[in-house]
Amino acid sequence: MRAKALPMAGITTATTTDKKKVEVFDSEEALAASLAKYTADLSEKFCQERGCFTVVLSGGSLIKSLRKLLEPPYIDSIEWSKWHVLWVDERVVPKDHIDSNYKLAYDGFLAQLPILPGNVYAINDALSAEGAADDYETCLKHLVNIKVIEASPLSGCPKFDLMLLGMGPDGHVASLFPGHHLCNEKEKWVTCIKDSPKPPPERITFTFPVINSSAYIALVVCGAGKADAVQRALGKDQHAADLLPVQMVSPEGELKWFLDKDAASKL
Ligand SMILES: O=C(O)[C@H](O)[C@@H](O)[C@H](O)[C@H](O)COP(=O)(O)O
Repeated sequence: MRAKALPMAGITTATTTDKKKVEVFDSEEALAASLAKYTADLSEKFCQERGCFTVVLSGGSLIKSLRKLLEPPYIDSIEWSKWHVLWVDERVVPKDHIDSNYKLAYDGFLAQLPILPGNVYAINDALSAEGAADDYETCLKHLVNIKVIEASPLSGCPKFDLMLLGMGPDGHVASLFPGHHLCNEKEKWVTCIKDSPKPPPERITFTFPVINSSAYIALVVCGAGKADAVQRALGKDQHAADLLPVQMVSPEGELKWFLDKDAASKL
């Protein structure tokens, strides 16, 4: 698998292998435009192939980077009624709390789209962290049983069509933080953390077996504050020891990095 450089409009650099692609954009604006096209193309592919499209959201700046989907041509062309929306992680707070990833996505994205309310799967905010994680795992099992979510023939885990991940400056993804034992969880699909270094401390999160069963993962990373972690993950000096969580992202399908030039400045 040799990496090759691809010249593309509005993109400073693009490298690709069979399963891993990296694109660096001159601006977050150009990144958002490309992310919208990527998502829309996958939506069309999966709606045609499976009759539905399962999309997993993160919290953080990702939601703003999805804004171009709210504009023509995508707002009118995407088959929104076939979308099923879930969260890779959620903070254990009420759904109308300022820290809620559901609220962030609803206010900034979902409220403006004709996605069926029954196809939006928020965590149960009436439960404890453990209860909410178990309840969300039960929800995933149900969606796999009724074939809304595919099952991975390799891992037996849910195989989401598209997972949209952000990354923290420390290299965390979802609520899986560097050095935390939850990064090595192999049995559970969904688990909880009560000592998250990024506030708020209580969260639920998908585990790596589920994340890495995905058909497509987009890793969306902007800003100079992320440059060190990006360098560790994609730079020349790779060490197998002490992997950052972002380095443990390795889906069955395709992984595509969307970087702005500040995030890529140390590559
Ligand atoms: O709930 C969360 O905190 C997230 O899901 C988290 O994993 C986020 O995606 C990263 O921290 C990046 O966030 P930013 O893009 O805002 O830096």
